[in-house]
Amino acid sequence: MINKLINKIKKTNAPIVVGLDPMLSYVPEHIQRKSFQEYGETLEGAADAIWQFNKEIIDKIYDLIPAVKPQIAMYEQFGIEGLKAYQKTVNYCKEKDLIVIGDIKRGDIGSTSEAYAIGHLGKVQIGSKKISAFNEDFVTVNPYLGTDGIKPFVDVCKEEKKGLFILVKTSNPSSGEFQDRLVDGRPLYEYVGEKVAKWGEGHMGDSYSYIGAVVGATYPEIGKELRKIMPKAFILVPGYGAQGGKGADLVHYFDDNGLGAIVNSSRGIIAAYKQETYSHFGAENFADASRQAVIHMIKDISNALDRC
Ligand SMILES: O=c1ccn([C@@H]2O[C@H](COP(=O)(O)O)[C@@H](O)[C@H]2O)c(=O)[nH]1
Repeated sequence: MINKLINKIKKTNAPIVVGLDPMLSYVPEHIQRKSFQEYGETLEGAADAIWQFNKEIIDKIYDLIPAVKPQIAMYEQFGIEGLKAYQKTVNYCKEKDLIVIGDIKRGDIGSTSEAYAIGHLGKVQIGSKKISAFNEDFVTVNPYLGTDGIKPFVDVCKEEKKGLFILVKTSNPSSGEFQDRLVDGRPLYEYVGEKVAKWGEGHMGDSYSYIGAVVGATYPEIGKELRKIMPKAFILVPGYGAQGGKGADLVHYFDDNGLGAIVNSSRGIIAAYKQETYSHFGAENFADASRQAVIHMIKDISNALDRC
């Protein structure tokens, strides 16, 4: 899957991933109204509204991008109905030949991690059959529990030819509380980066490992260091746009060929119609605003990469 991701990035010339993080407040009135007419102001109604919203955006942007990153929390808030919308979104994106990165941030003791890995990336044994459940291509994983929490994910990825992005340095303001703590004089994120590089050895695609890392766009100096520590780890870079990251900050996350990283924007794309720059599209044409925001993001990142 890492080779497919890289090939799709080359084909689209867009090292970007669109985050499908649909809060109900981003869904235009006309869509909410229709879903509520059919299902009422219920969890089912909300789940239908976010699914219709996602579908319209995907239809407008799938030809421009290699990948999407649905954030499972945005769906889980609507319970089972939300998870059904998550599943529909994953399936629909795969029909459109998009790579799906499930932002699930799981990780637990070994036996529990194994169940997460099977449910999201692998196949669950039911009697004589093996059946895929969520079936994303990559997932995000939290390394806090150490090697035995990660290994089941790596094993399933090897079997299914899928991949991981392991949290190394997150984009949020408090990420330094633990991640930057000095251990024997070096920040903790460096140790995690070294571990990710180690976990990825022996799990290589053609040029990058399918065991990748998450490094936030909001700490570009740290991104530069981590690129050196994990030369073969593909980096998922959240924090662009709504959290302040810009193309110019991100050049050191990439290799000399402009590969090695994929930058995420969620609110900046899916809620673009609410921003002043794109407000002329109006709520009816929200998906056209998203398309325009994708085009701007691709230009911003490729201009930055061309300049270096
Ligand atoms: O360090 C991290 C890890 C994950 N995320 C997730 O990415 C998106 C960002 O959304 P924006 O709207 O583009 O800010 C969201 O799903 C986060 O949970 C992150 O931001 N930082």
